[in-house]
Amino acid sequence: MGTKSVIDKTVRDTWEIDAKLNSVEKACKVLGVNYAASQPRWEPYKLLLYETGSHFLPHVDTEKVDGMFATIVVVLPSRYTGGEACISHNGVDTTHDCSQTSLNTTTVMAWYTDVMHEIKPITSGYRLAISFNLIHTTNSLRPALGINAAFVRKVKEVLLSWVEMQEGSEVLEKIVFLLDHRYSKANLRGSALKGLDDLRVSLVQQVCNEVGFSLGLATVVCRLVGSPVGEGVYRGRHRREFPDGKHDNGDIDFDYIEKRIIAIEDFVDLDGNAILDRLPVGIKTELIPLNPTKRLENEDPDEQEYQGYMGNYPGTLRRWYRRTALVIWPEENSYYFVYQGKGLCYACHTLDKEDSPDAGLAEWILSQAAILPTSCIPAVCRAAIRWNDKALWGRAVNTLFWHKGHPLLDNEGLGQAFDAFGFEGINQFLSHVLKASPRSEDSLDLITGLEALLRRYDDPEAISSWIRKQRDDTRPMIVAPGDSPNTAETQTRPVEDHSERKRKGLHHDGDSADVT
Ligand SMILES: O=C(O)CCC(=O)C(=O)O
Ligand SMILES: [Fe+2]
Repeated sequence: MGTKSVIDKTVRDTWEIDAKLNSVEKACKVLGVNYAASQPRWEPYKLLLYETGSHFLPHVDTEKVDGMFATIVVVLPSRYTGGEACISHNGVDTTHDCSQTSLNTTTVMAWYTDVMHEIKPITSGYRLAISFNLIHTTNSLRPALGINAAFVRKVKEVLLSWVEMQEGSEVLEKIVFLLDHRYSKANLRGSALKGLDDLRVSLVQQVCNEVGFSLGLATVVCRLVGSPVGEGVYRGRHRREFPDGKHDNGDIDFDYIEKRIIAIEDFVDLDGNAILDRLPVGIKTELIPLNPTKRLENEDPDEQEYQGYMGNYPGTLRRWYRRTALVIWPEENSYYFVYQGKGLCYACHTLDKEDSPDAGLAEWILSQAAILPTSCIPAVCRAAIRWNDKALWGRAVNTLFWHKGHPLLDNEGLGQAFDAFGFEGINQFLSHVLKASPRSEDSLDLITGLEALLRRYDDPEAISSWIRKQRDDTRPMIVAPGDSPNTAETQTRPVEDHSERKRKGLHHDGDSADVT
């Protein structure tokens, strides 16, 4: 019989922390300390009680004892707001805010002594924390941040040689690196990563930002299909299914595995924004480890399905293993596999976040605009305004301004362009767009809208004469002089113009070339 503690809350009803402080081992892992080599000892240093308004200004921790290399802070369950821990080193800043769950969770943080850290003011309640010194006790090399720096240097070397290889022919599009933990779809984002995964990804991210690589997360799904052996085979004469995690592995196993199928799903960026539902992957080249099923086969599957005995043969056993992976790729490869197809929405989303010009991305979106004009054209126009690039705005509107007879920019979008570039800056593009309209009644609607928008500008004469000219140019040839332009009806275009437009469909790329 084992021992079991019985908790009688009438006798003792308290929070408690085990004096063994298991978190030390975990903290060492996160810090990248070789626990066996360093055999670190910990000693309590201070109990800190912060009340509303309390804070701790940025500082590094002094080495209070010989061999001390890090601090561990245990934030005890206590209700407070504010009190974020801001940690910075080598130009990398991170903030940990544990206030939301502070009442009933214990948070453990650790940093090397030479890392700058700060506790922001508590805005309400109390924050109770104990700090510990972490001390190296053996003759092996003392743990230091330099070890992470060596990792960062190595990663940088690898990525830079990948860039060099890009110039060759057969190069990898991306690398898919299996992480230690499995994260649910809802937790597929950088901020949800734990332990070593978190450390590795944040170190790799530093290098990626520096050398122009992007990072994402995805779920690697390994499916094994084969014949079973085991007691369950003979007992299960009917189909049996084992929902997620609830199977009995001792009961049944593979006699032989016929197929190992790997798919990559739920590809997201580090903020958790969906990129693609399914990511094609070169199984033989892009995965690390190269053969993940070998590693997973000995572990418990996430799902298992067994058909049961089928007549004379034992039926098919299927197992699924799902693991989270870090996806790394050179930014310029984004066009080929991140943004393609359904990823075009994601490309527009990425463009919306670009404050500094990314001409390559804008050009690529324009080149694909016919696939998704309603997202692409407004996104490029918004970027052009942010980047103060009038020519890009002009090219975007002239690429594909009309979609199913509707202009792709609404009054708000047009108003923003007038504000950014002025009437004189963009009227030439709009004249061209109006000429390219598939139907003159749509042009007339747009002119009426523009007239209202332009009322706020200073040069009413120049504007009204431009408006007049646009109306005249749009006026149907057969309408008698003096007729109100707004009553102009469908018979609006010279016949040859219609046929020309039909041939070109809605693409006006050809037209746009001469307007710059
Ligand atoms: O309260 C904290 O989380 C940090 C305490 C600290 O930085 C220190 O004791 O040196
Ligand atoms: Fe400190």
